[in-house]
Amino acid sequence: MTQLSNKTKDSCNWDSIVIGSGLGGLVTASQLASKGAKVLVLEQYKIPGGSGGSFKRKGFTFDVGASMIFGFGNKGYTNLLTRALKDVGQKCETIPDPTQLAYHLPNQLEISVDRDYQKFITKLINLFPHEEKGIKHFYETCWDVFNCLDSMPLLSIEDPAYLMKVFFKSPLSCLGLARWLPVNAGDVAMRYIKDPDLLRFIDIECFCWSVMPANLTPMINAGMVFSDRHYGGINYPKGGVGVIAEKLVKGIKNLGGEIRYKSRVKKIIFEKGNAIGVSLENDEEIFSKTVVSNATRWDTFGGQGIKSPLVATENKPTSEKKWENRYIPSPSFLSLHLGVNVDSIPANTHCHHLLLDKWEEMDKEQGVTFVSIPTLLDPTLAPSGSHIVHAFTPSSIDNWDGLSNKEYLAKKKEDGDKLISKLERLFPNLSQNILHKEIGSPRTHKRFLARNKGSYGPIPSMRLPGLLPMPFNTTKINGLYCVGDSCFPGQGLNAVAFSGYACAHKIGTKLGMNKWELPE
Ligand SMILES: NC(=O)c1ccc[n+]([C@@H]2O[C@H](COP(=O)([O-])OP(=O)(O)OC[C@H]3O[C@@H](n4cnc5c(N)ncnc54)[C@H](O)[C@@H]3O)[C@@H](O)[C@H]2O)c1
Ligand SMILES: CC(C)=CCC/C(C)=C/C=C/C(C)=C/C=C/C(C)=C/C=C/C=C(C)/C=C/C=C(C)/C=C/C=C(\C)CCC=C(C)C
Repeated sequence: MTQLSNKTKDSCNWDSIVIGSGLGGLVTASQLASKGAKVLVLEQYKIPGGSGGSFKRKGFTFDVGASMIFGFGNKGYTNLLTRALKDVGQKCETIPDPTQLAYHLPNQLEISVDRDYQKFITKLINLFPHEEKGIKHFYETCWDVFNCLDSMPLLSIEDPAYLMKVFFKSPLSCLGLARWLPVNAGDVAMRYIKDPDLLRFIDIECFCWSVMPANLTPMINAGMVFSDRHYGGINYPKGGVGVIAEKLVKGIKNLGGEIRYKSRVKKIIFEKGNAIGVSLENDEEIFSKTVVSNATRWDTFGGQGIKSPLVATENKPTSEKKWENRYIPSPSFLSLHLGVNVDSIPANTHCHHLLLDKWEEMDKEQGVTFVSIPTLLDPTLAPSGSHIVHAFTPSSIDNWDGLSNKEYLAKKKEDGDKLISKLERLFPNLSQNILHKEIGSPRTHKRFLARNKGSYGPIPSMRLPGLLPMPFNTTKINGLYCVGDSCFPGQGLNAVAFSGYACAHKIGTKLGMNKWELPE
């Protein structure tokens, strides 16, 4: 363990400081607290959850970003949100969504993804009968990957002792996963499917959560998403997505941990090359045995235009350069939070929708429209007689930076109106039924989520071998760990929850706090 000077040791009250209360940070902190560690979470904003938070306005509870929640099942090992809450004595009441998503695609291609796997596969085969074999092969391969993941306790694959134990427990699953680590979903799709329209459908199936086409989307993640939606299912937490973060905070506090809001970390403090604490914007210094950054890797180490990263340039490990060359920030989002009259949304509507007018617009500025209407599942989120419509579309901050205030407000209005008129394809007369409207631009996301360029997360800058190049939680700096979507296995609440489990496990090993047995 790091040899700290006496002065530092005296003021070192914490086993771990976690910078940021996104789901990645909170799962790390709650897992550490459950191991008996003393944890402090420092959050720059006034509520927990980051992209997975909720905010209240005029009687509406709006989700900040995340709205389609995986990992809330009640069986197997991949239900990491259920497990993380349970480990700190908490539980979320959830509402099962009968449909993951309704696609409204070019050439009148309309299909919804049912919770029931056979129902969905039959519908897809009816649309592409000549590809029956290919469809079955592709989605069954996803199940193979998922079954490997779901059959083993998920902790840090950086830890040789864990790998050895899990290998003895589930050797075939480990070998199965090792095989899929360097593979992308597109490679598998192309092996089995020839119809270009069906391959485009597989692309949008991937794009809607990875913001990349299938040939850049890791197969392990595709296996996870395309199977868990039918296995654990998509389940909405009653009271809003932010309830997950609130409950994790409650669990952390019950176990003696602390969270401080409006506490922006300015710098990580170093002594003899080791991370030993943090300094806040008000220059307060807090010391700890370990430091975890839930900020993006660019905000942590610099690069992609970040001028003042948490790690000063002279302490930046050269290995981080590799990451910067391989991954770039995906675009941010233009998001619309609407309160609307209940009559403007038919009662039998699905909760989540994806609209795309032309295939070539899939990865273009404001090309795909995502829609979530959580009040169809949980009416308590809005005053009676109204619904929430949360719509978002990818947008790059480059189109928003450098505008004068007047130009910025005008663009927000113009692009917001365009998005509303796209929604009118599903809900005619929506614009006449709006009771409340908030528009978030990439600048809003950058500011409130403290994410570089307001990015949704890192995407490969080139074709990479699946998940293999994604960094784990340890960094080349002794005492400093990273967690969240710039770590293995990437974006998604369930993915960052895995990253949190793995991070806490690595720190637990360092601090001698891990149990020898694998979790049940
Ligand atoms: N399922 C969905 O529909 C959906 C939609 C949008 C986003 N998401 C997912 O949410 C995930 C995000 O999770 P995450 O945990 O990686 O990150 P996050 O961005 O949600 O959380 C990071 C937190 O750190 C805080 N922070 C950053 N810098 C700080 C600093 N210097 N000092 C103090 N606090 C600081 C931020 O305020 C934020 O609360 C993404 O992977 C994304 O895919 C899911
Ligand atoms: C020993 C040997 C031999 C070897 C080794 C191997 C191994 C063991 C390996 C392992 C591996 C692992 C563990 C892995 C893991 C993984 C994981 C966990 C993953 C996860 C994932 C998840 C995901 C991806 C998710 C995602 C999700 C998302 C992102 C979502 C999103 C959504 C959205 C955005 C929505 C939109 C839409 C609408 C609204 C419409």
